[in-house]
Amino acid sequence: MTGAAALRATHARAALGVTVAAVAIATLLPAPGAAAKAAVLAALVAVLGLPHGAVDHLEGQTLLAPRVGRAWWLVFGALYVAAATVVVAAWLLWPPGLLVGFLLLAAGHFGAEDVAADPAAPRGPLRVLEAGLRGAIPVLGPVLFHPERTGELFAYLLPGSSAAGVQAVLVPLAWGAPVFAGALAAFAVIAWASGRRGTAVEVLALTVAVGVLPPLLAFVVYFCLWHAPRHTLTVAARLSPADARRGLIRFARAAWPLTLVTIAAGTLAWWGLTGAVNAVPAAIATVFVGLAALTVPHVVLAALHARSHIATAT
Ligand SMILES: CC1=C(/C=C/C(C)=C/C=C/C(C)=C/C=O)C(C)(C)CCC1
Ligand SMILES: [Fe+2]
Repeated sequence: MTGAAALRATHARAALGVTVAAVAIATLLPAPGAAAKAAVLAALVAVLGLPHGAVDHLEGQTLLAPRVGRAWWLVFGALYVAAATVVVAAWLLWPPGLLVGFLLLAAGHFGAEDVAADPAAPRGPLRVLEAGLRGAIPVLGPVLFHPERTGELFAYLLPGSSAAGVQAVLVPLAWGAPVFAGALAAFAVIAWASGRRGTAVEVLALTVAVGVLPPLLAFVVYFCLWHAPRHTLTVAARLSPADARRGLIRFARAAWPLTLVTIAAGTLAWWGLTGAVNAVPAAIATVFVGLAALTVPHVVLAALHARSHIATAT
């Protein structure tokens, strides 16, 4: 039998090792081309990132089955697809609003899950502050540390905008980079001093990764190495509280069908888009607009789960 805490510790060590290796490789080798970065993004998000959301139906079953009975999956599927469709439609109608909303929601989701996986995290307002700061690393970090490259990527998600136009908005924000880096360094020092050494090292490593790596690769590092495996371990522990390894097997069995469906849908969307734009912008738009569409129902379910957890714990 394998305990959930032991698996979490193994994950943190492995993720840290790969993050440090990615930073070292990036400083030694020449930067990869745009097509290589987009291919790495699409492949790793599909294989390592998507499965953690492809088990949302388990949450849906817990919430809906007591209310609507055996047809829970029909109601769940309809609600999930409707939410995703509304996001894509709203994105087409008002792209800047949706992009900003997505970035804020993502930072909140990332931070909340990182803090939830950290038994030594504080409670109360300090917890919210810590979640905001940690969640901002993968989202605000690229904007502040690489405004030009991030502006180019955001432009792919804002139909009708130009890279120069978006960069003109982001580049003036770069004064915030040293402030943000300073806040993260201060957090790491406080975390270290209060005995949370793992958290301190993780925050420093992720800050350096976001500072050094191109935005797409930094996102892959955070999302595929830290966020998705962490969520996976949480779900695995829920599926088999006594034996986390068995929980992982159950997780894999539950995740593969919807992962494959989502990959197929994404490939179709990318193929459709390549008629209108080049393959690289089409891949980036497919990955991020697709993630945004799935993130809304995914985050709502994670929040509902956290709420029911608090309600049963108190
Ligand atoms: C678009 C874009 C970014 C933001 C991506 C986000 C915010 C993804 C969120 C995914 C989520 C929330 C998945 C759920 O589990 C970056 C990396 C800042 C820079 C490159 C372009
Ligand atoms: Fe997630």
